Amino acid sequence: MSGKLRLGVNIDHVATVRNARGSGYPDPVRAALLAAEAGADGITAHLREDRRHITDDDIARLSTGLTVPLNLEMAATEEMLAIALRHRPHAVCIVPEKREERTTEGGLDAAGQHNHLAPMIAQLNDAGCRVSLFIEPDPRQIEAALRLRAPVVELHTGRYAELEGPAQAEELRRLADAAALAAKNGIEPHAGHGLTFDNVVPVAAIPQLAELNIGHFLIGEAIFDGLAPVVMRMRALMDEAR
Ligand SMILES: CC(=O)[C@@H](O)[C@H](O)COP(=O)(O)O
Ligand SMILES: NCC(=O)COP(=O)(O)O
Repeated sequence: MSGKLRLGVNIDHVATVRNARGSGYPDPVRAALLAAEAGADGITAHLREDRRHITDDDIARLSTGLTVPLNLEMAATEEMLAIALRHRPHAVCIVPEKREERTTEGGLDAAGQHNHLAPMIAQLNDAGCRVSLFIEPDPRQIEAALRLRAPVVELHTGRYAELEGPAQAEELRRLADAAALAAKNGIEPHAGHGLTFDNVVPVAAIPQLAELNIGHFLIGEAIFDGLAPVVMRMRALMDEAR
């Protein structure tokens, strides 16, 4: 029997709706509290350099107002490092970011950015933030995370979510192999991006995974069924997979 698989709810796209009109609603912090009440084990928020959704004020309020841990997603920049060191969230996940992207398109090249990442990770570790690297399910990237002393990796499931049939099954095997390799090396594996009710169960069944971060689909479904029910249903699907 595998250990409990935590659900991190990403509330970025509550802020997308709010920012569409520059109003104060819907409030991402209110969504975070509702998600936590409904069973979320943590909240993830991505402060992008262009602030297209989550803002600095959202991070300030999330840093003090949550009932569950905050996982701050950020690019590996000095600006974001300073913000993370100021708020010292429970966790920081370093993600790749391109201004022109509509959403995250792949994993961080931890192997190719070692010298840039190492001092940032050391400062975040020293500040007590649990550092995660958002990477492809690639042994080379996991070895890089080990060299960088990152205690967590989050495996990018976007390709798995987009594929179908044998190609999706192959990507699932890559994810399972990567999770096993990370765990074997003392790195806690997480996964996320593009997960839905329809595709989450095979990922949740990977025994070494400790956390799934899921957002866009849940916020979309919440428009129809409400946030608490969709969080509870995702929680139930994850539990059934174990
Ligand atoms: C890293 C990742 O997959 C997501 O957590 C990220 O937040 C996606 O970016 P958007 O939320 O802007 O789509
Ligand atoms: N790191 C993945 C995440 O936080 C949520 O990704 P998505 O479910 O919004 O695609």
